[in-house]
Amino acid sequence: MLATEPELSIRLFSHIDFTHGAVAAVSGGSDSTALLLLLKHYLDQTSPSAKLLAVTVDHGLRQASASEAQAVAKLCAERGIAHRIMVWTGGKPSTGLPAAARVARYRLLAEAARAEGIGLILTGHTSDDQAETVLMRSARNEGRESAEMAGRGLAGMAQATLHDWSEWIVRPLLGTRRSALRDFLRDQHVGWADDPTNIDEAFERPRVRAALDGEGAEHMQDVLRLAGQAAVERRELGAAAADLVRRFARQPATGLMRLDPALLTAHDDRAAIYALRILLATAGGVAFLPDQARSEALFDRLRAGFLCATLSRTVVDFRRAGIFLRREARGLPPAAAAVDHMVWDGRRRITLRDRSDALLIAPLGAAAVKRLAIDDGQTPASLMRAALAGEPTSRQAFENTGLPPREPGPPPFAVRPVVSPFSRFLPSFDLAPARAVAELIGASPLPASPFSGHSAG
Ligand SMILES: Nc1ncnc2c1ncn2[C@@H]1O[C@H](COP(=O)(O)OP(=O)(O)OP(=O)(O)O)[C@@H](O)[C@H]1O
Repeated sequence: MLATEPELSIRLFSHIDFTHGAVAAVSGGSDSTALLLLLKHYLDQTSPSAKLLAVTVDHGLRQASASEAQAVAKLCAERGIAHRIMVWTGGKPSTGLPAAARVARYRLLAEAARAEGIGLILTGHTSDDQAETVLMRSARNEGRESAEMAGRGLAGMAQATLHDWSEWIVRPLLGTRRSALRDFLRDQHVGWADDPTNIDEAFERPRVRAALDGEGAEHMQDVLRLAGQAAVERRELGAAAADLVRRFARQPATGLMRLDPALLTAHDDRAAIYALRILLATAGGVAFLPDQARSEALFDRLRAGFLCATLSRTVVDFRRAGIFLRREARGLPPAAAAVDHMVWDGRRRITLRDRSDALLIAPLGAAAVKRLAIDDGQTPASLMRAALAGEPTSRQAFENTGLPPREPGPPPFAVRPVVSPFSRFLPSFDLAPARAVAELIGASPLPASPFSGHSAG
């Protein structure tokens, strides 16, 4: 190990809780290979009984991918590290391949972690990756509203991101330069694979990487400093939005949110609009927050008085009794076979209780709720019914087939709301609003922070 290595690995890993082990995501590139060796050294020194599993995803997209995965397997065997190769099988999309590969990669990493009872995945993203990400996002955002940009996109990658509301992805090398990791590997006489797409300037990231290299270290420091400021702003905005959600939002009935009109004059318009965007995406089951400009326009119209409008698949109904949000009736999923752990309509996690049944999941529908006697004395019953009509219910796939109907008993599945904009990836910047909305709608609580004695922010 390098002379400076003990201090380095303590600096990199001592704030992370390894009680339940870790998966190291190792592509075989320099950064993740260095991550693996540094982590192994750290765990050997501090917690030798902690479980460590290296996982390589073979996307099957390049000729060399299988042999690169084998090279990682060999290194792991030499170092006494458990290793698993996960192969991305099945159809690959013809457009949006990098994004699909990324989603598949995290799904497979999570699957490998879960199989070992591990809830922590470490990746080798470096400060170079961070600067590239921030520059790519800022190029994409050029000309868009600046406060939004400074508040969110420019924050770059978070130190930790919760995947599927379940596993933490932690990036311990975000503050470390790629060149330092390569120096470390050279010193150790350990080689790595160079992915040819990393230098293929037909792609955006390699172009940005080449441009950054040309600008020198100072420019990179400036970019990282801006990202750090944006991350602080994003966390502050999220904390303020969370506070507003707790003060002004309620859930009077399943699928129906009520906002106190006092939210419109809460003296923090930025946070109120941010809270509104998160709630709209959640009510509508949409993974992305609605557009900033359209959300601001809606906020202004709400200030002007009563209205009924739709944004982000959500009906916003402002009447005397308050501002109500619910999933619009249009575009609800048609009846389809239930799959355990599926997220239905982007809003509801379905857990099957009885897997032997062939179940169909479908919206309850307006007819089924028509005669329901629901009244809380405050909320208009018509709104409660409209919201309930968009909730999932089950039918047996063999209904009308002459087979005996299911025995009466508990429902064959459990339904749990999810915080749609954060249910796939929750960056640690957004933990406060995610937690507040989870409490509001009755989503599962967040798992414990991956950082020992620190907040995950
Ligand atoms: N095929 C893969 N298998 C396992 N982990 C991967 C794979 N591809 C990427 N990762 C993880 O994601 C991180 C960032 O990915 P990215 O595509 O930026 O890196 P890379 O150039 O493929 O590899 P490296 O960062 O190791 O040089 C990697 O450091 C690694 O932890």
